[in-house]
Amino acid sequence: MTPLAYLGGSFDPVHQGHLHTAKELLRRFPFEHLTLLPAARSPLKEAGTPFRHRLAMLQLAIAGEPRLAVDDREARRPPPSFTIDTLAELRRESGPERPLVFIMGLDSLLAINRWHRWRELTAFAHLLVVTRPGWRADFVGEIAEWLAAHRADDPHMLECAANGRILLAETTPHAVSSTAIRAALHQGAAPESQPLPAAVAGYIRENHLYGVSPPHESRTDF
Ligand SMILES: Nc1ncnc2c1ncn2[C@@H]1O[C@H](COP(=O)(O)OP(=O)(O)OP(=O)(O)O)[C@@H](O)[C@H]1O
Ligand SMILES: O=C(O)c1ccc[n+]([C@@H]2O[C@H](COP(=O)([O-])O)[C@@H](O)[C@H]2O)c1
Repeated sequence: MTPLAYLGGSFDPVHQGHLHTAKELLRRFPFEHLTLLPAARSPLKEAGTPFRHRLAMLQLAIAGEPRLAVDDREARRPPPSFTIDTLAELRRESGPERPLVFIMGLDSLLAINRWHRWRELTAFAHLLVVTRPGWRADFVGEIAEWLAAHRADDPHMLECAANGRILLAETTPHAVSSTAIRAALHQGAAPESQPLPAAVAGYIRENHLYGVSPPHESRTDF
């Protein structure tokens, strides 16, 4: 059965690292679609930007990408957005047999033992972990043990069962982060100079997000 694939994140803002990685996974894995799942409030990170703006940027980012989708379900539950609750909900909706795949960067896996009910995540979905420049796959302690019990190397394992496997994929590295983009914008960089889809850069400019000031009015009175 074709797996349903989800990439969760704060997306504050969505950037080319997310999008290039998502498209690469669509080429390499047996997914028909890949759904971006914005957190209303990630349990370990305070997104400074209201959900409606982060969602609007995601919708602009996937326009014209028929295999990418956005699911705003986490805004319909009280925060924080625990992934285990989302996966339990998706499992209820998709039935016991459909493979579910939750995608995350290596930085997320290295801190997974801080997540709510983290050991139970594999009871609802597979985890697919992608390369993140600056992070090495050095696991220790309880994460190493948990990974050893669930690790799969063959991508077809994601289709053979509904959940339970953790796959580390060597994906093309993209040294891009929302933090770096926000910092550059606050320091006066143009949104168009950042690794963002053009429509997202335009949205940031129009809505003066991340300290981006409105375009100068053209003066005709002098
Ligand atoms: N450049 C990237 N390459 C691979 N994975 C990424 C990249 N950027 C983000 N991710 C992964 O996508 C998921 C959502 O990321 P998120 O929306 O928090 O973006 P971020 O760039 O990590 O944000 P921030 O810099 O604010 O922490 C996380 O699992 C993260 O590891
Ligand atoms: O469930 C948790 O406890 C949990 C803790 C940290 C992060 N997450 C999820 O991981 C995804 C990436 O989060 P973040 O903070 O890196 O943007 C996003 O979907 C979060 O809801 C989930």
